[in-house]
This record gives sequence, C-alpha cells and structure tokens, in this order.
Amino acid sequence: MESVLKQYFGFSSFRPYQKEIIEQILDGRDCMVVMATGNGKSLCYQLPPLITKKTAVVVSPLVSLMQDQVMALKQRGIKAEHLSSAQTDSSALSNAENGEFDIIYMTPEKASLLPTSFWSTLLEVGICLLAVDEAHCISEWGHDFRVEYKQLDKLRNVLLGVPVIGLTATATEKVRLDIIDSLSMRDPHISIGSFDRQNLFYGVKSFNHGLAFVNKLVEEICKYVESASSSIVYCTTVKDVEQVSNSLLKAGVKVGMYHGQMSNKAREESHRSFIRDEFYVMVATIAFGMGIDKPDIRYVIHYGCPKSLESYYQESGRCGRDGVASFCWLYFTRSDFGKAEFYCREAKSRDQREAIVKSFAAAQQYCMLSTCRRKYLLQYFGQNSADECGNCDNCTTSRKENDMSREVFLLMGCIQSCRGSWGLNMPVDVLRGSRAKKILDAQFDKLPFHGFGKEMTANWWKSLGNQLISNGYLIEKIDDVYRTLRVSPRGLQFLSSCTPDYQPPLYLRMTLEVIGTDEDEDPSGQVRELSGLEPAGFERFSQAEAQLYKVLLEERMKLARANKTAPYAVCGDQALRRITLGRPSTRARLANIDGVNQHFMKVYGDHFLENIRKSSRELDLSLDGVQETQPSPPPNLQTLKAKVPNGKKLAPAKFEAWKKWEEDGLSIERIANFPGRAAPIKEQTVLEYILEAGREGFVINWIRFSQEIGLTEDVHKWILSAISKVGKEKLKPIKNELPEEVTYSQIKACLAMLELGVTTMEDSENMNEAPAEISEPHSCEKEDNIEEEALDLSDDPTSRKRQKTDATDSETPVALEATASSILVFLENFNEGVSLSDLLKHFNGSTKESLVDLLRSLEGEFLIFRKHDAYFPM
Ligand SMILES: Nc1ncnc2c1ncn2[C@@H]1O[C@H](COP(=O)(O)OP(=O)(O)OP(=O)(O)O)[C@@H](O)[C@H]1O
Repeated sequence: MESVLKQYFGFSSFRPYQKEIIEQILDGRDCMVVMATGNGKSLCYQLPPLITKKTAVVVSPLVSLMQDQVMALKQRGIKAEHLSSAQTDSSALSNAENGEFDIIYMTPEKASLLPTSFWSTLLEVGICLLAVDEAHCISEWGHDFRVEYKQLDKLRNVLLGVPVIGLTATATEKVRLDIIDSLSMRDPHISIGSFDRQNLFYGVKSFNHGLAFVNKLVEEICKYVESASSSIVYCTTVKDVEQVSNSLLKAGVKVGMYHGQMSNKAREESHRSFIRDEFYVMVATIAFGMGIDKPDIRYVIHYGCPKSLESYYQESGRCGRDGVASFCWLYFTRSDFGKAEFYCREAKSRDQREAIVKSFAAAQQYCMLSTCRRKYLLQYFGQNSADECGNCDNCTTSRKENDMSREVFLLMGCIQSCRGSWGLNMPVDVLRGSRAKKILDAQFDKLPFHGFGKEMTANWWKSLGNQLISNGYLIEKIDDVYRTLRVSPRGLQFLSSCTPDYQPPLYLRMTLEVIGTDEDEDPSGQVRELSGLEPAGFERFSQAEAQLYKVLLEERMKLARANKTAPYAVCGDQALRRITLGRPSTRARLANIDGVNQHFMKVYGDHFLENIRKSSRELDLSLDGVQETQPSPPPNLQTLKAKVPNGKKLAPAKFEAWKKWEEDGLSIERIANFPGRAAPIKEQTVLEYILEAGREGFVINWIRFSQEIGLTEDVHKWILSAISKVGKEKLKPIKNELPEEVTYSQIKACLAMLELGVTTMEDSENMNEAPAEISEPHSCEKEDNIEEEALDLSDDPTSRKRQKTDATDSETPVALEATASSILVFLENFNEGVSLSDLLKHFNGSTKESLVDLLRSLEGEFLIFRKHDAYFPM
C-alpha cells in the first residue's frame, strides 16, 4: 500500500485513519468517513482502484469539483475522467463502461440516469468501490441537502457486493445516521477524525463598514499578493463583492469575482483562472464554496459575519488544505448581527427558524470571544481541546484582564431586575437611561439601575454582555426567532455577594471592543489595525532560498501553462518547499522528497533538476542541503492522548511547544518563530519547554531531539564524563569541563535524559569513562547532509530490521555483490523494509559507495523507496 501511495501521490506515509479505511474498503466493507476538510478523505477512495486495478466510481455534487480532481489525478499518472455535462470526449462513457479508467466521477443525477447495462458491464470488468463524496447532501438535516442524492440507494441493488463509502467533513450524529440509512450501508466501518485544522490561524476583527475599511484591506492584500499566495475574500452581498474587487483592481491587484448574479460561463472562467493562478485573489459570495478544490489557499478573509458557524467552518476550511500554515480572518461589524431575521426568510418551519437563529447566534458569539477561538469552534462540533491553542488571535495576543466587578454587577443586576423576556438591548437601554416608549411602558425608568451606565456606549455594554455569555455568567435562550437572556447560577452567585457599594473583584479578559474605542466613539471612521494579516512566512527561507523558491514557482507555472493544468497539480507547495530546502542534485534525492511522485519524476524530474542546479549555482547555494523528506503526520487526538501522561498538566505555552515539536514535527526554530505568534520567543525557551514536558512524563522522541540539537554520541559521552567529575548541580562547571563547541542546550538535554533514565546511546554503561579524544572533538553541529546521516546507520540501535536480516545473513557464507536486480529480489522478502547497514551485511561483496549508488538509481527510477531509513520495494 505504501509503495502505491509513494508511486502515485509521492507521499511517504498515510495520514491518520487513511490506512485503516483503505484496508476496510479492500476487505469489501462499507465505510462512513467523517474527517475535517483537507485531512485527506479523497485519498481513501483514490488509492483502492490503484491497488485492485478495478474502477472506483465517485459521486460528487459539483461539476467544477470533479473537473479539478480529474485534472490533478491526471497529473499523478492516474487514469481519471468525469461523466458530466462538461465532458467533451464522446468516447468517455464507453471507455468508462469498459473499465478503462481507474476513477470515474459523476453527479448523483448522472449516476441515477445511467442505464443498468452500463453498471452491469462495468461490474463485470470490475468496480472496487462506490464513493459518495460530500455525503451530507443526502440528509435533509444537513446544511446542503440535494434531493438527487436520495436516488443513490437504488444503485446499491445494482452494484451488489461493491463497498459503498460515504464521505463528509461536517456531520452531526443525526446526519451521520441519516447518511448510513439513506445509502443502505450494511454494518459500516465508521471513522470519525478530528475537526481541528491545526495549520489554520483563526482571527477576528471588528470594523466600520465602508470605504476606509476596504482601502485598508486592499493595502494589506497587496502586501501578501506579492508572495504569490492565493486568497479568497468572502463577502455577504454582491454589492460588497463588487466594491472590494473594484478597489483591489484600482490598486493594481489582479483579482477575480464570483457570485450568483454572474452568468455560468463567467463563473466557470473565473474559477478556472483562480485554479490556474492566473490571479491570486478571488472576491466572492459564498456561492464560491464547496466546488473549490485548490489546496494552496493561504488566506480566507470573511468580510462580514457568516450566517452560521457551520458555514464559517466550511468556507474557512478552503484555506491551507495542503497542510501549510494559513490564515482565516473574519471581519465583522455589529450591524451584521441584525441579519438573523433575513436568514430566517428561507425557513419553512418554526424548528428550522430556530435552528437558523441558533447557528447565527453561535457565529456571533464566535466574533465576540475573548477566549480561544479554536476551542470554541471545536466545542461547537462536539470535540474537546486544550484551553489555549496558541494559533488564534486570542491566544497569541496578550490581552489585559480587568476587574469588571462594578460593570458586571450593573449589567447582570439590570437584566435580573427587568425580569422579562429580553435580549441585551432592553437592559442596555435601561442602563444608559433611555426614556423610549417601550421603557416607560414597562416602567423600567423606575428601576434602580436606570441611567447608571450612561458613560459607556451601547455597544460597549453589549460586548460585555457577550463576554458574560462566553464566561457562563449569562445564559442565552433561543425560542423561535427570539433570543432572551437570564442570569446563570454562576452569575446569581456573584450577584448574591454584591451590594450597591461593594462588589467582589471579577477579572475578565477584554475584547478589543471593551478595551478600545468603538465605532460610536470613532466618528473619523478610522479603521483599526489589521495586524496579523501578513504574508504566510511558512518556511524561514534564507534570502537566497526565497529566491530559489520563486524561480521554482515560476518554472512550475510555465510547466502548468504548457500542460494546460494548475500549478498545484504539477507539484504542491509543500513539496516545492522541500525541494527548495533540500536542493537535490540527483533523481534519487528528488524522488525521495515527500510529495514527489513517479509521474512528476518521469515528466518534469530532469527539468527541475536542471533548474535547481543552475539556480543554486547562481545563488551560491550548496546542493543536497537539509531535506525534510519524512513529514510527521498531522496529529490526531488519539495519538496525542497516548503521549500525554494521565493527570499531568503543563502550562499552555509549554504544552503548545511540546505538541508542536512532538506531534506536529516542527523544529525548535520553527516553533520559536511560528507564524501567528505575536512575537517570536527564544529557541532556548522552546527547548526548555520541551525538556520540561519530558520531565513531566510527556513522550519525547529523544533520537530526533538529539539530532536536532547536534547531541551526537560523542558529545553525549563527553557531557556524561564531565558530569561524573563535577556533578550535575550546576551547569557552568560542566560547561567548563567541555570543549567550547558543546552548548548549554546539549548539556541541559543530557541532564534531562539522565534524570529520566533515557539514553539514545549504545554504551551508556561507559558513562564514567573519559572520551578518548576529548581535545579533538567531532563537530557537534548538525549534519547538513541528511541523506548521508540517514544512510549511515550501522551503529543505530533502533535499526528495526536488524534481527530479521541478520538471520538471512547468517545463511550467506560467501561474498555477495549487489546488482540492481539482486537488491530488488532481496527487498521483496522484507515488507517492513531493510536498513542500509543490513543491506551492507547481506551484500558483503559490495562497497558502501557502490551499494549506495545502486540504491539511489533504483530510487530515482521508482523501483524502490526509502522511508524512515529503511528501503522498500515499490
Ligand atoms: N497521506 C498524505 N500525506 C500528505 N498529504 C496528503 C496525504 N493525503 C492527502 N494529502 C493532501 O492533503 C490535501 C487535502 O486532501 P483531500 O483533498 O483528500 O482532503 P479532503 O479531506 O477530501 O478535503 P475536502 O473535505 O475539502 O474534500 C491534498 O493536497 C492532498 O494531496
């Protein structure tokens, strides 16, 4: 399975859940897959046809989506086609029927209109699965119900024995059960992944609607368009789309528009140009939603509060689907909050109306939060998470906590005194001393709180009210379209300890609206800083590397244009960044980079190698630099839990540092400068946080840690030896005993490992022995040739295959010389791969150099591949 993954997709490992789902499909079992957008659901149905050599039939709701997927699959050497109204090849249908394609896409209408003879012929040739993508469309409880999806269960009776796979990114249990039922799934394997999109930064700002804001937004967008980052600006109205895109155009930004009032042709053209990077900024209404499959969108900006948190999650989810750090900013104005009634016009029943108001209230609350936005989003979808994510505006900006006891007493006391079915407006008006008719009629002008909050604006009080809802002091109840507030037991407890002259301290974290001025007090219409809307500096390239990356982006663009495809389909941003950092000089090195597949090597490999060589020479960059060939899979909650000791808690910043290092596989340097952080922190601090996590029992990959800080076996021995002389109480005396090259970080790591009884070294028993050549140490700097480092594993105690291959070696009495074919035959015997040292032992008649050469050429030809320092047959 792994070899097919590498061959066609270029990936060296599966993401969480993918492998188990594919295994279930191969076993013929129906599957229900619920995974966040961008987590890799498509691969679950794209891989089985390549393994079984039978066609996969995929039902997808939108023609544009199918076209994009087919385009990208073709660039991977996969035979894919869509049978939609947009298909111009008249032979596509008969070719599909005869099993010529690995994957065929069709709309649900098409699937139910195709004659039974089509299905029975295809069935005879071989169908490995029927996938129903965006399966929530089948459920009337989902947010995107399509009546045509309801016909799909009929196919079940035709495609007997073919596993059915339902896939969706957003599904409540009710929707999930509905999908299972509607597709007549039998005992399906249910896989529910995390909804957390860890690479996305979430941020919210309030603004004054109008030209001043648009101009500021344009100014910011201009900055990051220079870094060739694709972005979507979602507007709530066609008028806003036109206004924002006109302003961008005037500023010289190439921009596209997409909204429901454009003709089909104009929309298709706009979509196509965006996909192909002919312009980078798309200004759209939410009509530009589900049908977009571009993986390298770096910014999704909402200009106006979305109608629900479900749609916000879905729209912002278009961002960073390739896993690269990306940004979701939401700009709202308080007037957005008055739109609930407008959205309710679509509702047909009281239940639906209530559901719309509830979703909208949740989106509004998201805007007003002063706590972690990710936590709130995840909680809304029923998932727990840490209190602080470290990657949203509220977690990365240090906001003041103020004692708000007096104000809270006034607002909650007033709400309590109104004793009616009111939202925030009435008590706020009372506090501000309004003498409006509704207040006089209700005699609220006689309340003791009347006029006590005049000095603050209405919006200030409303913002505080939202804070109190978030913090559990107030409870909002939604009944039909009416939203009413009451004081919660927690709030009542606070009130009971207050008197008009005394209130116990109550500290609240402030939102910008409460801290700063607000629009009522800001008649100049000035717009607050849109800080944070900076270009995605997703990798800290040196200046020369940044230039090389630009050259490669241009090359990719040229190749994409020549091949009438999208640049991302030629090669993803992630892979291109790894190529920039690794600067491979040979086919094997290029092929080994994560994300580089066989088709890319065949069609573009030599062209890219030539460009890398030429540009690196011109930019004075060395070839074969550090490669990040094996990315860590994105974390999932299950694995995270297993790595966290029971009952142990770390301070949020420390937990975050540990999680990013251990779970996300980021380097210490990257964590210190993580995009979205208000200010970089010192690498030394990150290192100490990770060590502290280790001391607290959190799992640490010590081998990787040692490699990252250059703690080689020799350095480790010297430090242990110094400790044996001067003790471990103080760092300085240890440092004084050691060669200058040994760093405090290495000493600290050694001490932590010693404390924990961890050693990555083989001869830790010899720790009391002085190193033989302490005066002439090896360089303790990080190896810059990771391939050599990875290959030279002869002393690696973790070499996983040693035992197994040793057994084979003992049956090899004569010197055996390696050839390409003998290596292939040998590797076939070991599904779990063979390390270089074991290969050297087996082929004891070959030198290391000649064996490495042979392995590299086999890698370059995609006959073998390397993963975690072991070689596998393709
Ligand atoms: N095992 C993997 N390793 C690395 N990248 C992967 C892996 N599987 C998928 N990807 C990449 O992740 C990105 C998103 O994958 P995919 O389109 O399958 O997501 P999805 O869950 O179907 O999203 P959506 O809900 O938007 O349809 C793609 O760029 C894909 O190439």
